[in-house]
Amino acid sequence: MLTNHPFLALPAYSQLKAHFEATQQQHLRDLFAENPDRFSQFSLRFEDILVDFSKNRVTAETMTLLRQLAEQAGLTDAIGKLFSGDKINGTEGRAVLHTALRNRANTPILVDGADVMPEVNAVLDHMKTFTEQVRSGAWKGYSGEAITDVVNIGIGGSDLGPVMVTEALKPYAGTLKVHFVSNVDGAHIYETLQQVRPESTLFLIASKTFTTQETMANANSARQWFLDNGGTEKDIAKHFAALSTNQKEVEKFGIDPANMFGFWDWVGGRYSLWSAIGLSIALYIGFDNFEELLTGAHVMDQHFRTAPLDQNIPATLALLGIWYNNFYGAQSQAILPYDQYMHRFAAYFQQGDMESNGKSVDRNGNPVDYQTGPIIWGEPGTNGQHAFYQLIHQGTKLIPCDFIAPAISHRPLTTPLGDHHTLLLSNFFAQTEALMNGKTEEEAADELRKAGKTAEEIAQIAPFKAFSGNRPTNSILVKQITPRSLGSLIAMYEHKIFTQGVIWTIFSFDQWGVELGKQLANKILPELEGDTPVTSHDSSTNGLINAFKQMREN
Ligand SMILES: O=P(O)(O)OC[C@H]1O[C@](O)(CO)[C@@H](O)[C@@H]1O
Repeated sequence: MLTNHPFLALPAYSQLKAHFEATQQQHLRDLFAENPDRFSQFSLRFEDILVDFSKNRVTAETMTLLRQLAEQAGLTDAIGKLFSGDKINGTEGRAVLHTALRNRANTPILVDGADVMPEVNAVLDHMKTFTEQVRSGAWKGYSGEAITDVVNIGIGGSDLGPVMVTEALKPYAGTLKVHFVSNVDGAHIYETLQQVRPESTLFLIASKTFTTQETMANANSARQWFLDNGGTEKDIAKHFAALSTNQKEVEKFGIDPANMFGFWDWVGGRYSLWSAIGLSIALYIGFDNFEELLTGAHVMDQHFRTAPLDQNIPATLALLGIWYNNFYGAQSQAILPYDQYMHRFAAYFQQGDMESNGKSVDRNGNPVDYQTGPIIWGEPGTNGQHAFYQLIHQGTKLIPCDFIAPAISHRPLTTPLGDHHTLLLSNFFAQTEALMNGKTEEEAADELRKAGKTAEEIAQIAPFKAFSGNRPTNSILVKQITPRSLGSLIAMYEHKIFTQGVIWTIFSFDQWGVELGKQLANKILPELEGDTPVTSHDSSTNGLINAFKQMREN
């Protein structure tokens, strides 16, 4: 178990509070003017990844105090416990070992005295064989045709990771097409089934528990469609595989245990793309590339585990997040990839971060009296620039942003306006500079004067054209988005989330908050049958259910 500490009582917390009061008016523009070495002092490199955090409202002293906060919160001890299989998921009594899934060093990792690595490696071997059979066409569907389409049916962690990674690594795809069905809204499975043929489709039923309502509903619809369109019960073994921890339910559903790819209760759903849940990824980009993804994550794990705090990228990002969250009162954090293929990256970490650190009870079971996990959101650049950046630049809210971009594009297209990637990157650099510097009213007035405006017009318009600046950003520049660098980036954010959870003394690896809605939906489900009015809820819920029943009937 992790040792607990009262966050607000940590000596570094009080020091940071005083430091914040003393420095909050400092402008980034001045910090850069005062220190010509700011970029080199406030940036870190790891393999092909450069993390520039110099455009943050911090000084060397801020960083020292933040690191002291991490030390006082027992981060080093917590990292040791994470990697060694200690049961740090206290409310479920489980270890948290997504790092074992990508432990390419293959060093033993013990849970309850048993090394988990042989089992991890056995599933990887099974995935490899299966992937190669399907991709080569050796695996035949019931009509003797090879598989052309893979449909992953899962939700939350059993969907978002594979969706995000297969999109991000599309340039590495082979000929297999992958589709993802998550929503219990019948439209999702319906539209997907329109695009595939039963004889050449492989369904992956991805569910850690194999009891999730949405996934089981979609899996049943897929099976029915398969049986209604030419497949028979005995053909199911060729067209359905399960990615799960629950063999009993998998067998009950009718999937051949030989087609089950297992994992373990110590793999959290939102940390499971490295497990059998990643089978759709392996099928799409090939097993060698999947292994590269694991390797990228593994090397970041090693970095997180061994780098001193002042060199440690995930810890640094976590501490900067705490600085804004707990001292500046920032409510959210934007993730802005300047890479179209990474368009689901922010959505992926919405679950990763918000399901992990969206907690308001500390590890002692007491309500917290401080802010914990931020709201994570974002869209790829440059689309976001034409949508919500206005508020980031000139709104009343402080929104720390992570800008992520590859130096080399997989699609280097040229136009008379310039090549696409250079255009994209000019925006990437311009945005963080603009957010940092802003524009003073004098500068705005000067521009208007040069544009020939009268003194009266200038006085009227200049206040609207001024930007306060001083808006913090991290710039994460990656040589190219490859399986390895993507693996490292994902692991980097995972460890950032872990670090913040440790410092806030919360349990980051359970998700009790999603249970209440599930329970209530199950209670309401039978009440939706028939036309008898419902009276068992509050007046709003009763009113809505009864209006729904009426609308449905007429
Ligand atoms: O893989 P399962 O068991 O179907 O669960 C899916 C998702 O449901 C949750 O439990 C709650 O949303 C997630 O944590 C998980 O990723």
